[in-house]
Amino acid sequence: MFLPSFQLENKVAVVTGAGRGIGRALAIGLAEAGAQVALLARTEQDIINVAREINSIGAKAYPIVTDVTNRDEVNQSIAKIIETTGTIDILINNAGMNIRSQALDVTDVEWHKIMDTNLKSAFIMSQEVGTFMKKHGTGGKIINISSVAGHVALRTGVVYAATKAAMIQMTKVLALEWGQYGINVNSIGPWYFKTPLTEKLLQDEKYVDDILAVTPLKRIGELEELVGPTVFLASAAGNYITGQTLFVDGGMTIQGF
Ligand SMILES: NC(=O)C1=CN([C@@H]2O[C@H](COP(=O)(O)OP(=O)(O)OC[C@H]3O[C@@H](n4cnc5c(N)ncnc54)[C@H](O)[C@@H]3O)[C@@H](O)[C@H]2O)C=CC1
Ligand SMILES: C[C@H](O)[C@@H]1OC(=O)[C@H](O)[C@@H]1O
Repeated sequence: MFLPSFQLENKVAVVTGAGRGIGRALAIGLAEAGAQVALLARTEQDIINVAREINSIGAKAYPIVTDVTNRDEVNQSIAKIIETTGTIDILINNAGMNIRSQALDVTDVEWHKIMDTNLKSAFIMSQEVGTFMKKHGTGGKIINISSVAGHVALRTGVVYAATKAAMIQMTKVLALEWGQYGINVNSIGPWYFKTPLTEKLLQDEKYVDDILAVTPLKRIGELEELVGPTVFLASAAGNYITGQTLFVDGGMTIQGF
């Protein structure tokens, strides 16, 4: 038999920024594939709502209010997950934000806010979960939600782009260091998807025309089109893939002229 399993039965996944947008879609998709899902975000009602959606399909969910830029809160939440479920098999570093401004206008406060939310959170979550996975000896899957902005130049902010490029490189180095522990570290690089982060931008017809002009598939992605690649990398089907970034972008990053 050659077809590996895409199922996540008996796996425990942790999703950061799981209260809305891509994180909510990934959390529900992982649950639909059989995983129990811990939902980390600062917005309590959002993650309670997502937990209810997951429970409604017969799966288990654990909403845990966490500021994932805060190491103490991360440690407390990870301890709670392990105490409740006994393990962590999958980590999705999804939490992120952007302040779209020209480079000359970026303030120190904005720099630290974007760097902490997008990059520091992924690193400290990976460190704490990676420590458990190494000690527990059962390996695991870490998936970083980067962006095409980390691979090609966009007009949506230099600091955001730097965090996403750093995530792509962090993915490679963690994969190199942790492969010996059976931990796969990969990244998903989305182009535009309709979420609260991009809602206003995607209401501007001219902006959407500009997006489609550089998108070979000539459409904005649907959230389920991110869930499939993520479940693939989180499942046994992705067992021999590590250090990679899978751009889910309608072909945008291959667009030349
Ligand atoms: N929507 C898009 O078109 C694209 C999004 N991405 C990336 O996908 C990820 C998710 O983006 P969206 O769902 O669009 O954003 P969103 O703004 O809809 O959701 C972001 C989530 O992260 C949470 N979050 C923010 N700071 C946090 C913190 N300190 N602690 C815990 N949770 C925190 C928010 O509460 C929210 O639940 C981000 O990393 C973003 O950079 C990448 C490419 C395209
Ligand atoms: C594709 C980018 O990641 C996208 O650009 C933005 O303006 C948003 O911040 C999204 O993340």
